[in-house]
Amino acid sequence: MAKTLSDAERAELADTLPDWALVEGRDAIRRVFKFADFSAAFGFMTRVALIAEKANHHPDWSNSYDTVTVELTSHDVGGLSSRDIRLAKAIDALR
Ligand SMILES: C[C@H](O)[C@H](O)[C@H]1CNC2=NC(N)=NC(=O)C2=N1
Repeated sequence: MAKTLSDAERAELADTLPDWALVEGRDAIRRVFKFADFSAAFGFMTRVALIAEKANHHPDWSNSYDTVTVELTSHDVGGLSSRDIRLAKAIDALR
């Protein structure tokens, strides 16, 4: 099983994932994605879903019309792990 991130790995987050922020009150990272319309937002979600399913690591997310809010954490370890970093990078590569 993966482990939660070390202090050193956490310190690197601002550099490796500059568009993601730590979520208050929860060991997770969040990025808000804005699109032209619902169709573009939902297209993005389908692409993320395919990546997530392949990795067997799934986002906690919501959609409101043209906006997709993605939160990543590793439920099985109760916090951030290297799997969240990997998925965040893969999601960033879609934009
Ligand atoms: C059984 C299956 O491996 C698990 O439930 C997976 C699925 N997707 C998951 N996604 C996330 N974000 N955290 C998990 O712990 C997790 N566990």
